Amino acid sequence: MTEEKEFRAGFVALIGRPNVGKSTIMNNILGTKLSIVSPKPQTTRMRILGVKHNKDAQIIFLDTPGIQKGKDLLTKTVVESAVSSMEEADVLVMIIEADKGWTKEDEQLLHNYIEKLNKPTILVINKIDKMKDKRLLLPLIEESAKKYNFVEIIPVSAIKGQNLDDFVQTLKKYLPPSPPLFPEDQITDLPIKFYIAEIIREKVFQNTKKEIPYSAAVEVESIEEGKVKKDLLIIRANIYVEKENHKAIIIGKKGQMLKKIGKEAREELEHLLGKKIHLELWVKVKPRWKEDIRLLKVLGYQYIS
Ligand SMILES: Nc1nc2c(ncn2[C@@H]2O[C@H](COP(=O)(O)OP(=O)(O)OP(=O)(O)O)[C@@H](O)[C@H]2O)c(=O)[nH]1
Repeated sequence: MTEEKEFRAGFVALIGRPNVGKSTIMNNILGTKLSIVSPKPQTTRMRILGVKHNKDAQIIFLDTPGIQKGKDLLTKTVVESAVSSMEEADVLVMIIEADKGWTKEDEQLLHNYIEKLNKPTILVINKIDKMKDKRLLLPLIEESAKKYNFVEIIPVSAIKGQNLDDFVQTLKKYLPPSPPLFPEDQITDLPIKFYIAEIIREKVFQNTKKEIPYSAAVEVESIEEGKVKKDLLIIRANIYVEKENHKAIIIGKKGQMLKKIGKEAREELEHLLGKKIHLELWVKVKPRWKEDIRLLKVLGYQYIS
C-alpha cells in the first residue's frame, strides 16, 4: 500500500526589523503583490495575510510589521498586531540581513519576542546577493546556530528568488496536518478596500520624501461600478496627512504630484483588477490621525480595543 501524503496547513509569522525584506519574501513566494514594498523602513502597518496554495499544503503568511519603538497609538497598535500574529502562528520565521549580520535590534527581537513564544522558529538569512565576500556566510550560519535553537537556518535572496523554493519546502514540514483552511482562489482575506488603499499609499511613498510618507494614510471611501460601462470601477479615496504643508506637497505645483500618484495607482489597479478605473483622490488634513481610534479602525488597524 502506498502511503498518501498528509495535507498540511498552518500559519507562519514573518518576523524581522524594518527593511529586512519581509514583504519582498512574501510577494516573491506568492507571486502577487500584496503587502507594499518600498526602500523606506516601516512601510507595512497592517497585518497582511497571504496564502500560498500547494498540492500538499497551504501556507498562510502573517506579515508582521516591524516592531518599533514609539508611544503614539499607531505604534502601539502596530506592535500589538505583530505580537498577535506571532501568537497565532504555528511556525515563526525570523529574518536577518546577510550583509549586516546580527544587529542589536535583531538580538532584541530574538530575546524579547521569539524566545518567549517558544515555537519552532526558522531563521532566514536574506539578501545573500549583497554579501561581498560569500565566505562569510558559513560563519554567520554558525554564529546564528549558537544564538538560538532555530529548527532550520536558510540563506536566501528574496529579490533574486534564490533558495525560496527550498524555504517553502522546509516550511511545510513544520505545519500541522490539517485540511486546507482557505478556498483555493483566495490569496488574501484583506477586504478589497484595504488592498486598494495600500496600493495608493505605496504610490504616495514612492513619490514623496522625508516625513511625508510616514504621515500619510489612505482610506478608500467608496467603490462603485460604472452605471453605463459595467467594466468601469469608480474609486474614491482620501489621503490623510497631518499638516497643511504636507497637503500642499502631495498635491504639488498645479496638482502635478497628485496627478502622478493617481496615474500610477490607477494603472496598477487596472492591471490587477482587470477593469478600467476612474480614481478620485482627495488630500485631507487630519492633524492627529495617528491618535484617532475611529480612523485607525476605518483604516484597518484592527487590533485596538
Ligand atoms: N539586494 C537585496 N535587496 C532586497 C532583498 N530583499 C529585499 N530587498 C530590498 O530591501 C528593501 C526592504 O524590503 P521590504 O520587503 O519592504 O522589507 P520589509 O521587511 O517588509 O520592511 P517593512 O515593511 O519596513 O517592515 C527593499 O528596497 C527591497 O527591494 C534581497 O534579497 N536582496
